[in-house]
Amino acid sequence: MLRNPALKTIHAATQRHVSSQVRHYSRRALTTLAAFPDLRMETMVQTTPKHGMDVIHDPLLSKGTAFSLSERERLGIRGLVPPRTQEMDKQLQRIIRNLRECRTPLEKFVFMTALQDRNETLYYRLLIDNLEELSQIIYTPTVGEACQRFHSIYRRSRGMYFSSLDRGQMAAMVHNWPHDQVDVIVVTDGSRVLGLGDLGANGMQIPIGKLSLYVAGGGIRPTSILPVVLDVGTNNESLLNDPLYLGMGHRRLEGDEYYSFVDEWVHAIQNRYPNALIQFEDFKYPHAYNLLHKYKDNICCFNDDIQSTSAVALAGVLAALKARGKAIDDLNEERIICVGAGSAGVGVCEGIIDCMVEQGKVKSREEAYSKIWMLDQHGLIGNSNLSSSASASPIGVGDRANLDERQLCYLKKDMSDRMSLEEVVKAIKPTVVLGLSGAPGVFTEGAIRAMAEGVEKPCVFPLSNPTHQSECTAEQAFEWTDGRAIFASGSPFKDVEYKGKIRKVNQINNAMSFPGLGLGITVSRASRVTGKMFMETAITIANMATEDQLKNGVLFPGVGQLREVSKEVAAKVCEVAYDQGLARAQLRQGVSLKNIIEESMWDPEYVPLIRVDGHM
Ligand SMILES: NC(=O)C1=CN([C@@H]2O[C@H](COP(=O)(O)OP(=O)(O)OC[C@H]3O[C@@H](n4cnc5c(N)ncnc54)[C@H](O)[C@@H]3O)[C@@H](O)[C@H]2O)C=CC1
Ligand SMILES: CC(=O)C(=O)O
Ligand SMILES: [Mg+2]
Repeated sequence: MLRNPALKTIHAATQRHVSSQVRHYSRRALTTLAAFPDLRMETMVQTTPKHGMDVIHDPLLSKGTAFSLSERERLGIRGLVPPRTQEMDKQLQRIIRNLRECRTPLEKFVFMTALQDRNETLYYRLLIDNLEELSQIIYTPTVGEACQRFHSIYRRSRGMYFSSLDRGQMAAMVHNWPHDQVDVIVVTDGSRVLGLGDLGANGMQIPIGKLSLYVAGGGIRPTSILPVVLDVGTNNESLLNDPLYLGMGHRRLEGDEYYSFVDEWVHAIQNRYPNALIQFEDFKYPHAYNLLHKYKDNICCFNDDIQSTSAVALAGVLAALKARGKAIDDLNEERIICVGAGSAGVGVCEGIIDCMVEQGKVKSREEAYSKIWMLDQHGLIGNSNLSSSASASPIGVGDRANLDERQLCYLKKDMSDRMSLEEVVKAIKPTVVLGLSGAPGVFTEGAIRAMAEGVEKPCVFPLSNPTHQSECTAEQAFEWTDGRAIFASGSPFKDVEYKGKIRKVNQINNAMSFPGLGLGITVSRASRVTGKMFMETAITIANMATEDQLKNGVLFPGVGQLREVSKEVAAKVCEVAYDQGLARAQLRQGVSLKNIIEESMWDPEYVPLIRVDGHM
């Protein structure tokens, strides 16, 4: 029961406005506000049935030292925190100073995680205000190391785990999640984490990091996200042999057992959260594709590595066309090499093919395929009946029988199978080389120098993550092209000074697209995610750089401007959702889509907390 009658009045009056945890005051409630100096007419309040230590220890409610005096009174926390109320700006000063004292990126990661576990409002404020710097900690590259060390640095649980022990129980388990409204779920089975291979349940840091970007970059509410690991085992020997590993200590489920496990989870989630967007993340090939094709037409889902990578890589290629004085519908004139024939490589190339076909300058899809040369770990996907001039494969003889129809679309009948990158470069004089192999150093000096001989501004895009898995470094790319490269990498590199001039580096990472996509899906309540949404995302991002930026080698805004990018992407995704008849949210008349999107973005500010009794 509420003891204070004035609070009861506010509670009763605000009940009529319950749509989320944060409520606007009604007129009646406002008459009682004079008693609470932290409550103002224009402010919003957040209600909670919690009090005392439960508030202080709830990261979604806690303000650390920033609780006002009247709040301390209302919430029963007077005396439980240091006496001086410190506003957020002071807290940020302290946090930034302490963060900068961390010696290694991993220490910073642990520090950020601890902050997220204490006070999410402050965590997201810090992240948004320092997105470029801190995305490198909570996301790539440091999140890679955090995954590898997850079982050593583990402190406190976040997200949900569904393991092989839980078969038959998942429909019940989903109800253990404490929030009724979930907008975005990122799920991984940890089978291919960045370019680091199978990390099993340690992959949990990836959904957590991606969802932090949904909140910081896409304005999704922290209460509406759910990170998930499907722990179907691991084939990583060192984890299996590590007594401190926290995941299941058996080998991966495969075949029917695997797919029925995922199916049970999907159905369980659909049961409780039928409207949530599901992002499949870091599933190995071909599971990634098989799951996407199984679910994409039936539920609201997408595969990040295949589809949002494709959107952002296409954006990079299109923007690079503009930077070279061409139009974006000149895509069919490009000659593109893709090193890597897995989920990301095939996904990115499919996006480029779709775009060429859509632009209508190729006669057929087959003609579009002829513009892309694809290499895997054995070298070019070519004609095995033609003799190869060199021992192209970096790992020797391999089995080509495993190539599937998606990869075979790129087979070049007139070129020898397994040609090396350098051989292919010399043969076809590419304009763009994409790296999605997870194999560091495969963009060799010989290959990139040969490329630079054939084209004025070679687009060198080593997109593998984290940084040390990159196919080449930014310095190498500029050195080997005499500073002429247009460069983009998956993980961040610093700009490079070459011959006295600063050469700009770009980051092509799916992080530029998924937060905006999620925001657009959430606002429109779209029932499906479609290929058109990714294509329009690509074009939107490709058109964001100014002429001057393009001239200086900047292809589109960086992670630091992610919120701005997300607004544009979300508006486009909403438009497509309405055009395609997939949107279920009613648009407010007379308000522009951009305004609706902007208003719906969560911004981390402290709002007055009010205690109410009972369940909300
Ligand atoms: N920048 C971005 O936004 C994204 C980057 N990636 C990165 O792309 C990489 C690959 O991811 P997936 O396609 O999902 O992995 P995957 O395991 O499905 O595919 C990897 C592909 O690379 C090929 N490969 C391996 N070693 C090679 C070598 N030495 N030379 C040439 N090809 C080689 C394999 O044969 C395979 O076709 C990862 O490092 C990942 O971090 C993935 C998604 C998004
Ligand atoms: C960025 C990303 O999704 C990956 O490297 O897998
Ligand atoms: Mg990924």
